[in-house]
Amino acid sequence: MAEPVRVCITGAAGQIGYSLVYMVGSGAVFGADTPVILHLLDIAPMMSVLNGVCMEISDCALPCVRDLIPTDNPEVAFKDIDAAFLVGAMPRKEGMERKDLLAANVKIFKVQGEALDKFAKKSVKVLVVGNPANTNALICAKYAPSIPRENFSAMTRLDQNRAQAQIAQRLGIPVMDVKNIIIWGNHSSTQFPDVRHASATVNGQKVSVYDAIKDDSYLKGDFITTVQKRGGAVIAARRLSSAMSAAKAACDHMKSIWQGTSEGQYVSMGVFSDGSYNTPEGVMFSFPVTIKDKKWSIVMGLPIDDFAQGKLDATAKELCEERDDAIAACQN
Ligand SMILES: NC(=O)C1=CN([C@@H]2O[C@H](COP(=O)(O)OP(=O)(O)OC[C@H]3O[C@@H](n4cnc5c(N)ncnc54)[C@H](O)[C@@H]3O)[C@@H](O)[C@H]2O)C=CC1
Ligand SMILES: O=C([O-])CC(=O)C(=O)O
Repeated sequence: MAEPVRVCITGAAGQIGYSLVYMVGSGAVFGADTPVILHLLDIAPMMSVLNGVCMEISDCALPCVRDLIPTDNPEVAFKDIDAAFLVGAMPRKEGMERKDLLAANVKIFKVQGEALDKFAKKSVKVLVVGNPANTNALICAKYAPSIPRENFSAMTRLDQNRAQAQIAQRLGIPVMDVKNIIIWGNHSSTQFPDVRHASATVNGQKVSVYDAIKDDSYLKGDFITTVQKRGGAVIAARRLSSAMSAAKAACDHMKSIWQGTSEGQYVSMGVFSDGSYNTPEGVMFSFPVTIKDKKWSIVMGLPIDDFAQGKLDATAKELCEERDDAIAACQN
C-alpha cells in the first residue's frame, strides 16, 4: 500500500461533511490503494455530532481509513496535511445570494489561511467549498503567504456537473458522453456555463453540443439560467442547500488535482487569474484547466465571441466587488 495521505475536512459535522467524509474514506479520491488519515475539524459545540460521524465511519470498516482525528483545534486539523477540503462555513437560506454570506464567512477563511500557513505542508492542495467559494479561496491564500497560491482552488465543479447533466438529459445520452463544458467566473448566479467548446457522443458520433442540441435560444437562455440558479432551486425544494451533490463534486475536483485530467479533456475550477481571457488578474476566476503532476494550466486559445465576452465581463465585475468587500471585512 502507498504512504498515507493526510486529509483535512472542515465542517465535518455538517451536511456536506456527512457525505464527503464517507466518499474520501471509501478511496474515491486518492485511490483504493491509498490509506487516508482524516483530520476532521468543526467548532466546539459540534464535537458531539462529530464524534457520532467518527463512530459511523469506524462502523463502515473502510479499508482506506488508517486513522480519524476529530478536533476543534485548527493546529491539530492542519498539522502536516497533504490536502484540505474547506467546507466549514454558513450555508445560505432561501432568498439569499451566496455573496450575502461574505460578512459571516470570510473571516473563517482568514483564520484558516493563517493556520494552514503555520501548520500544513507547503505542498498542501486546498479546495475551498464554503461560500462565497471563489472569494473565500482568495482570502485563504492571501493569509497563507508561505504556501504557493497555485495550491488554492475554489469549487465550480458542481456547476460543471449540473451543466453536463442538463445537456445529457436533453439529448437522452449518458452524462459521460458529454465533455468539456466550461464554467467561467464566479460560483454564483453570474457564472457563465458555456457549451460552445463542448462535445457530445450521439449514436456513436462525436459532435459539438451546439450541433447536437440545435437550439440556440435554449443554449443561450434557459440552459444558462437553470445552471446559474440550480443551487437556489435545491434550497427551495429541500429547505437545505445541496449536500450530496456538493460532496460528490468536491471529490471530483480533488481527484482531478490528484490524478490529473485525461488527454483532450478539461475541467473547471476557480484559480488565480493571470489575466487570461481579459479577466482581472488576481481574482479567483473559474477557468477550464488541464492538470498534470498536481499542477493546473488554463486551457488557452478558445475563441470568445461577443455573447461570451459579455458574460465573462459580468462575472468578473462581481468577483472584483466581492474581493474588495472581503479585503475590507478582514481588516475590521
Ligand atoms: N462551492 C459549492 O459548490 C458549494 C458550496 N456550499 C457551501 O458549503 C458550506 C457548507 O455547507 P453545509 O455543509 O450544507 O453547511 P452546514 O451548516 O450543514 O455545515 C457547516 C459546518 O461547518 C461548521 N463550521 C462553521 N464554522 C466553522 C469553522 N470556523 N471551522 C470549522 N467548521 C466550522 C459548522 O459547525 C457545521 O458543522 C456553505 O457555505 C455552503 O454554502 C454548498 C454547496 C455547494
Ligand atoms: O446554492 C447554495 O447556496 C449552495 C451552493 O453553492 C450550490 O448548491 O451550488
